Parts: sequence; C-alpha cells; structure tokens
Amino acid sequence: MKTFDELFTELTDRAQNRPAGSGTVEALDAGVHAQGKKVLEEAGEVWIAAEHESDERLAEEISQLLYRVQVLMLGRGLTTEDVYRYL
Ligand SMILES: N=c1c2ncn([C@@H]3O[C@H](COP(=O)(O)OP(=O)(O)OP(=O)(O)O)[C@@H](O)[C@H]3O)c2ncn1[C@@H]1O[C@H](COP(=O)(O)O)[C@@H](O)[C@H]1O
Repeated sequence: MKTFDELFTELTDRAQNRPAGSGTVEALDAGVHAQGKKVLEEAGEVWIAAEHESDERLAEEISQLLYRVQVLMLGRGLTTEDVYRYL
C-alpha cells in the first residue's frame, strides 16, 4: 500500500535512474501525446467501472488513473507542489 506522494517519489526515481524493465521509463519515453492518451483511456475506464462494476474494480481503475496522471506530470516536468497549489 502506498500514497499518492509515495508513488510520485517512486516514479521520480524511475525517471532519474531509468532501471531496466520499468514500464514507467517506457511510458515517459513514449512522450506527452501518448501519456495524455493513457490518461484519457484510464478516465474512461473509471467512468465505466463507476457505472457498471464493483467497488473493488472501480478502486483499481482509479489507482491506474492516478498512476497515468503522475506519468503525465513527470512527462511535463511538473511536481506535486505545482498541482497542490491549486487544491
Ligand atoms: N501503479 C502503477 C500502475 N498502474 C497502472 N500501471 C500500468 O498500466 C497498465 C494498466 O493500464 P492499461 O489499461 O493502459 O494497460 P493495458 O492496456 O492492460 O496494457 P498496456 O497499455 O501496458 O499494453 C498496467 O498493466 C501497468 O503497466 C502501472 N504501472 C506501474 N505502477 C506502479 O509504478 C511503480 C513503478 O513501476 P515500474 O516503472 O513498472 O517499475 C510501481 O510501484 C508500480 O506498482
């Protein structure tokens, strides 16, 4: 179990150290256009799960959306502070 901030720290480390086999490194190398498409795709899956699937499936889809949003943040060079200032 990890928090949003803990995941962001982990993904930042992946971006900096680029370990072999990291899906995050692959997603970052794919560029902002591909990262944005993944955000949209996961958002759609969250919507469908919210209407038609279990709480557990919905929670899982939301976790994937959060991951995809973080990859996009890293792709654009944003930090959590850049986002939190608007919350
Ligand atoms: N939280 C996530 C996470 N959520 C979603 N995903 C990726 O997103 C996929 C699910 O989303 P999709 O529906 O788009 O995927 P898919 O269509 O089934 O498959 P592809 O798009 O990959 O072909 C998963 O199979 C993962 O590849 C994640 N990949 C990694 N993490 C965490 O990120 C950290 C770093 O991971 P690595 O960079 O892979 O080491 C680790 O703590 C991981 O647990």
